[in-house]
Amino acid sequence: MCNGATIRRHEVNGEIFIARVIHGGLADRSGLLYAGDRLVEVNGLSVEGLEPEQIIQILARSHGTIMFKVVPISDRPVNSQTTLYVRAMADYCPQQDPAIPCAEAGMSFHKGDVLEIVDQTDTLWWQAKKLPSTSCCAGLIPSTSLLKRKQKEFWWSQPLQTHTCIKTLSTVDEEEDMMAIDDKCVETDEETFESEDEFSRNVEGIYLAGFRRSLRLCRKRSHTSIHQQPCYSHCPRSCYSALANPYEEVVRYQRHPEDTNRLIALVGPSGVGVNELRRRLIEINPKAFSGAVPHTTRMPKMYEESGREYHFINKELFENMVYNHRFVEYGEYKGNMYGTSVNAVSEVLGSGKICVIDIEPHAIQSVRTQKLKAYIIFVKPPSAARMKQTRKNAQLITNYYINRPFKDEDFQEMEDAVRKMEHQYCQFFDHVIVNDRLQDSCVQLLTAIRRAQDEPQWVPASWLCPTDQS
Ligand SMILES: Nc1ncnc2c1ncn2[C@@H]1O[C@H](COP(=O)(O)OP(=O)(O)OP(=O)(O)O)[C@@H](O)[C@H]1O
Repeated sequence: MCNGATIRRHEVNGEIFIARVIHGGLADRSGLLYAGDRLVEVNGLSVEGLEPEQIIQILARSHGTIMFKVVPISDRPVNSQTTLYVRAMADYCPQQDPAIPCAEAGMSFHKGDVLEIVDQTDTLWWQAKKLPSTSCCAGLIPSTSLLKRKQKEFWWSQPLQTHTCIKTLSTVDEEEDMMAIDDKCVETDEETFESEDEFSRNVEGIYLAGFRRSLRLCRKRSHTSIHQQPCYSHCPRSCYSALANPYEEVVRYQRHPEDTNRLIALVGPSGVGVNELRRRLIEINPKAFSGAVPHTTRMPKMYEESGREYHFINKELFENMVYNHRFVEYGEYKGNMYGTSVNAVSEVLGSGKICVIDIEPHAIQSVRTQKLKAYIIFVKPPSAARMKQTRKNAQLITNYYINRPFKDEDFQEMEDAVRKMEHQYCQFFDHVIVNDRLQDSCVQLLTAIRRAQDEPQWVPASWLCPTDQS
């Protein structure tokens, strides 16, 4: 009965009851029907002995005014619930759920949608609105415990497969990459990419930290070395955590002008242009934006200063920092460790600047913390045809060549990587930029960053909880 209420049949005596009144629906607004009322007649017809489906057919055939005769429930529940806001960590479609009491009363949602839960009286079926909402009428959604159960059932019904964490351009097979050698490409070795590292150059006395090739190459390799483990053990807070927590409680957060800025974390497939965007942003206003100085275990070069290009530390200290979860992300390249620490990010934020870093998607959860309050911007490529047009002079950094022109396969691989990233992590993206024309993307990035700092945003409720030590 989806015109604002659902009905159920008492298992023992067969009587028909109002199971729930849909928040904001016709029945709710009339103020005459309540969950628990006993239905006696519809349009003068007794419902005794009828199945709920038969009653629904009577209603479907009715036109104009519908008359209900009900025996009101003796103790009407007082609605003392407070509204709860959550972000969905999973998709839900009522039309594909045979267990929903009334599919038409259900509400579909996708990962990342913010839902206003208006009624949690039923332990299995909650009522919610999707925000921003234009409808006054709520829809049925599974409660946390029910959705968890559904997710687990679905998970177990899938053939066992080791989840391959996102493969990006960076993981092109060595052999394949060698075959595709272009004469103009420069083969990388430690010396070439360190000495020709234009990304770490000094802009008006300000060093662009965190752009060095060694660091970026180590991140590419980290896919194949450190991180290629089954998804459920490797990404416990992404896919597997949706099973544990299908709804994340969120609150509206407006940064106070005196609070530290929120960290801006760019995520995107390798080669899409996150470093180009980041570099341009910092060059536009180095007083406002900065990267974080990474740590490394490699020896400093003559011209390098600890704390400027890198924090140079020994392997033991690095391992200790890993052990104590002090890195946002880290990896190994040519026998040396590289990483971006939480402290390096905090230092930039503490100086009053906006820290802009780029991270691999599996590191998203390490920056979604009370301390860093990261605003995640997903950078995705335009269509392959547009990529071909706009990236004519662009160059890729791969594991083996520092400057290789893009090939058609690169665009295809980028699209595949985007699909996987969106599938696994889209619920964490606060904003998405399609990096088509560079100028436009820079403007979009600046606007998004300004909004992240100055306008109210939905953030995890745990960030504002005083007891959370994260
Ligand atoms: N919108 C754009 N139009 C044209 N060229 C672009 C655009 N964005 C980036 N590029 C170019 O594409 C190439 C790759 O960009 P960039 O190095 O920023 O990629 P990335 O996403 O940081 O990946 P990686 O970390 O693997 O290098 C560079 O030559 C860059 O100048």
